[in-house]
Amino acid sequence: MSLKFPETPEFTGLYKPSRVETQVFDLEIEGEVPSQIKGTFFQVSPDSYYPPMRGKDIFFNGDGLVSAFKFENGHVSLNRRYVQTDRLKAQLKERRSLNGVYRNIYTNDPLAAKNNTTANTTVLFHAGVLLAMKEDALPYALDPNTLETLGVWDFNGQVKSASFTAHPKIDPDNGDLLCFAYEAKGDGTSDIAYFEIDASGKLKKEIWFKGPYAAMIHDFAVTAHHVIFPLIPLTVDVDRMKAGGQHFEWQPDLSQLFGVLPRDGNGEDVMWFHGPKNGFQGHTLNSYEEEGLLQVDMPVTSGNVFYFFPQADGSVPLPETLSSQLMRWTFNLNGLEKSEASKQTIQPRPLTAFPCEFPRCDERFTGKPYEHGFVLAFDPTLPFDETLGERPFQFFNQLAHVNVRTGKTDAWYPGDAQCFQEPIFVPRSSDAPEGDGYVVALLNHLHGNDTELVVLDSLKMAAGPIARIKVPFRLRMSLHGNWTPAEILEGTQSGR
Ligand SMILES: C=Cc1ccc(O)c(OC)c1
Ligand SMILES: [Fe+2]
Repeated sequence: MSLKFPETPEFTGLYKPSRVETQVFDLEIEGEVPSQIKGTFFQVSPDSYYPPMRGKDIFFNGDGLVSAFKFENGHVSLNRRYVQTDRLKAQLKERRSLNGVYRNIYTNDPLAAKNNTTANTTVLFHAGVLLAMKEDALPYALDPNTLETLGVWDFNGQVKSASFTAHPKIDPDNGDLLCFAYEAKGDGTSDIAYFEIDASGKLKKEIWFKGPYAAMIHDFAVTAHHVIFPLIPLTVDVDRMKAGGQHFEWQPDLSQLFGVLPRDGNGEDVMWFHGPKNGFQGHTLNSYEEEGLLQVDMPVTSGNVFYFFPQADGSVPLPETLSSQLMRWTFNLNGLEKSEASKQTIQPRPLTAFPCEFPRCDERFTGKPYEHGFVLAFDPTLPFDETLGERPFQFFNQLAHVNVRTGKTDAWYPGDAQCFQEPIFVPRSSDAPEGDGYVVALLNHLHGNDTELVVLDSLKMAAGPIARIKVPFRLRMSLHGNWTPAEILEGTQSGR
């Protein structure tokens, strides 16, 4: 029996599984890491342990492999471990992949675990545990110091949804976890649940309501008094899944939809707003409300970004036909009757002119008026080493600071055979002005078998890194991660 990954774009180059669990105390560093940076950058990559059962698979179906980069007195150490999900444990026992089509349990091997999640989309420390999350199930909890998997996390029995977002936000005023679930009563259900869980782990708020249909709600947005749920036109059909098909299908004739829920309201108070059809709402940069206007900033693309979830006729747009920009959606609640909300089509307004994704704000300003954003950007006019062939999915050749108020952008381009993974922002100090600090991101070298974690001064992006932390092997492309300051982690016991 061979154990060989396919030679497809999903498993080669930037997407070649790493499968490396390791500890490296004191990584090599070129330049200097400021000693003010104290804490841990946790991130997770979908990283298939075994070659796919069906001979092919999509990136989003990989097993969650967590990295923890611990910054201490100018030193950086790495710890890396797989989330020991039920799904991975069943595979390790059989020494092969047991899971079929992404989020389609009907295509799994009978020996596959009941819990289908890979916990592969983000990791975030909250209330004593590191949560490893994927939007198809409850999180797994990990010990933040060792990355040991503690088990499925239902918040001590308080959260009863079948699923849980991979994009919770932390309320900067009180440390509450603001979070939600879609397909919240299981595959194909249109149920949505919103939760607020306080800094000690106690559930404070729970609001359930139904969407008009089951569709992907990947990220969401929060303001002082509202939460906004973007329904991406990727719908779910359990009959299609039973026939071996995809969980999601692109619907070019559905509007981009937004459910707006008052945080002190209930399920009946949700208002639905429509945006243009055949558009793809990306990740939230930030959002806030002022004088009855909700402002929600995110990259928006003119069609289906996910080539692996085609529309009913099997078609997907060519990447070069899609245009994408950082946009602002404005929802005007002044004098608005609930029934009036869906009568107009909201047009988003561009904030910058270039394609970008993986936006991050200074999270001390989550849900508040703000102006600084940090994004991965793609400039197709910059040199690209054509010997590498096609640019991989999610190829971004710039790391940029954008001011959403002025539109001013300051970017660094690392070279013609390099691309970034999602950045994080670390404030220079707890009382530094908004956006003043460091931007930290993984930089893949498409030729080499190494990766760098680069540290830039957020106010001097074009000057390039002040430090390059060397990871002596290749990290697969990832989705998300988060920064946890040392003082928050210190003295942490596991939450169980
Ligand atoms: C947009 C990213 C996204 C959406 C759904 C997923 O299951 C996922 O897995 C890594 C990623
Ligand atoms: Fe995401």
